[in-house]
Amino acid sequence: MPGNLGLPSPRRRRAARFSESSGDLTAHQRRGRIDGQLLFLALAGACLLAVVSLNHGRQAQGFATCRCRAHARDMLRHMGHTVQSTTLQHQLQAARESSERRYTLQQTQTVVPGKRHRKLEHGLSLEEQQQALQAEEDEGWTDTDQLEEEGGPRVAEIGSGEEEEEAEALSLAAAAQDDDDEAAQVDVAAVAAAAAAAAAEGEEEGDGETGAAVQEAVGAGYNEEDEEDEEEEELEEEMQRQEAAAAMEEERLGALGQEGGAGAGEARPGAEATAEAAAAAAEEEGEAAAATAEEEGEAAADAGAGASASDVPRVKDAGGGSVGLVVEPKPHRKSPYQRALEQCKTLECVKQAARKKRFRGQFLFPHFFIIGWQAGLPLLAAPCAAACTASLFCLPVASGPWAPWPSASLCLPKSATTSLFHHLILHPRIKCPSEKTLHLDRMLRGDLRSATFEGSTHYAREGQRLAPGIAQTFPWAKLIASMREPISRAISMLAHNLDRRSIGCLTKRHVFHCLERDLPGQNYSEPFQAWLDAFPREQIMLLQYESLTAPEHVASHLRAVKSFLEVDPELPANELIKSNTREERLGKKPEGWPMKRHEYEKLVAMVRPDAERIAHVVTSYGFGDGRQWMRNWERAWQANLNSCNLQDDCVIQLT
Ligand SMILES: Nc1ncnc2c1ncn2[C@@H]1O[C@H](COP(=O)(O)OS(=O)(=O)O)[C@@H](OP(=O)(O)O)[C@H]1O
Repeated sequence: MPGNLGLPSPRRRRAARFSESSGDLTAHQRRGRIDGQLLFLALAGACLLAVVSLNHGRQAQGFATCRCRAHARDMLRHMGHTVQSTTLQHQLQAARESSERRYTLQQTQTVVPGKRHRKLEHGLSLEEQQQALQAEEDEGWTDTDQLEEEGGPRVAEIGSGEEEEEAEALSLAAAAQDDDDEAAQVDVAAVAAAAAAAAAEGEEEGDGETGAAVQEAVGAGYNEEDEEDEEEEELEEEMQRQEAAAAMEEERLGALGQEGGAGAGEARPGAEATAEAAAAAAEEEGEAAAATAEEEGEAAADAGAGASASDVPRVKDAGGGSVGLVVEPKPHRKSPYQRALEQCKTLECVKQAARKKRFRGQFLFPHFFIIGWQAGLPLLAAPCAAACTASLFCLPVASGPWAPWPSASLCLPKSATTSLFHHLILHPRIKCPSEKTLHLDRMLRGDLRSATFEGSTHYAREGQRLAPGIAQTFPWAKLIASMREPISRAISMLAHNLDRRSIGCLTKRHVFHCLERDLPGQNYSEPFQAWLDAFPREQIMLLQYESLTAPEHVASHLRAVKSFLEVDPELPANELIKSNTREERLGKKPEGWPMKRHEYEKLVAMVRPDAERIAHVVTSYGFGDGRQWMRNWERAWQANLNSCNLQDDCVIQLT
């Protein structure tokens, strides 16, 4: 036999060895022991194989969560959470629970009905965010048509919820999806059967209509489309009721405010809340209850601010802060938006899906972008380039139609965006994109109640080319940009290439020459104007790095960012951990960069006009105080010039 050179097989050799060491056993016993050993070895091998293939499978499925996990672990350590649990999942959960507990404790119990437009404004007050938290457990619907009219999504979903990073569950990707669908159907069938039985027994658990409908469904067989239509209709009616209740309440409260003058104005939150309760009660308990609750509402208004939170029943805040009832959750139900999104294979489909109704608290996909200014690589040299569509975007390059999607580098620009990224991914309502990209399939396995985002090194500076297309494709998307004093940013980038990859201009030339070469091609104002032209102003947040990272401002900036993103502004914390720093890379505080005075002055002259333009944009578009913006950068330039000695040798420090 080929391969058998007359040598005993491994099995025989092992058997022979074994028989030598067990001379007094019978042949039968010996064979039994040998078989037992082999069985044990086979089992051990199988286990090993299973472990290896499981790991391999996870990697193959693109669960690039390691980076997120590592970030989260660092953050947790920094935040003082004990890293004891066996998996990061538990640690993350612990961190979230702990920060949510802290937040809940701080919560005032007052329910303040919001105005629809409030959610669109930047810098939502804590109270408004708390209101959204109050509504955390509620389920309801968001009218996306209305959203569009008002300029974009404004759904606030805050507070505790399911864990976002379901790494273990992710390994069951496709199966989970199928299970979901099956579960939904099984559930419907079970409910139908139970209701039919109840109806047959003449019980009055549900209303007659439901019972009849259910019986019909049972008789005719379950039809998912019918069910969806019914759901849509039900939803439509519910939303109309909510709108009507909201309008009535606004009217009534307006009248109360007029009657009560300034005093009643102050009492408005309590009165409104109670009046909301009245609306809810009216729906739930009939007109008699409504009358009572209305009286209570008026009494609260009369009593001024005296109406305490405990007096006020919890009121459900329908999407965008409108007043009224919400549709109660139905287990295993997916919103029309979610169902539509699940069918998507194209960007156009994602856009169309966004027109569908969604549960309150569900975010559109994707919710926001961190757009970067990193210089050095033209866009088409970015990792996603190979798969970029002609018009705009980087479509899937890895496994499956949506993974990764949209694809782009997450090396964010030299303006603390990595730190911001680390901060945001710990938020319970923000979904960590996998290593560099956003996965629609991953989002769909959740319930879309996490804000999804993507960061790119290059988008911002490619504004003229990218902004119109991205706005057309994701008109709802929010954008966050951060700008650092331009000379510092440029040096930071050059140093990154030098330290990390030993490439780039600094490997060959003096820093001044590199900057003299690079800076003219890098400006903030022109590309940023393109983003401003393409997106509604209220969907853009512009930060100044120097202000964002200043210890005295960091907390307020972080809160503003999260308010802008419509998530709880207090979570996960109010500190911005430093990430991706040169100091970390070098293991010591970096020295300054030597430069002649006239060289530095030349660079400042180069960047000043663009800095002034952007400062003007900051003021005129209401991003902040442009003069202060300019002062921050002027101060940095002056400090560097002050470092020059009599020989005009200066040491340039980065902001
Ligand atoms: N909290 C805080 N305070 C002060 N400075 C901070 C902070 N977080 C990040 N940084 C600095 O931001 C630089 C890195 O920016 P990015 O993460 O955007 O860079 S990258 O484009 O993604 O590579 C990098 O700058 P350099 O160290 O000068 O290179 C970081 O030190």
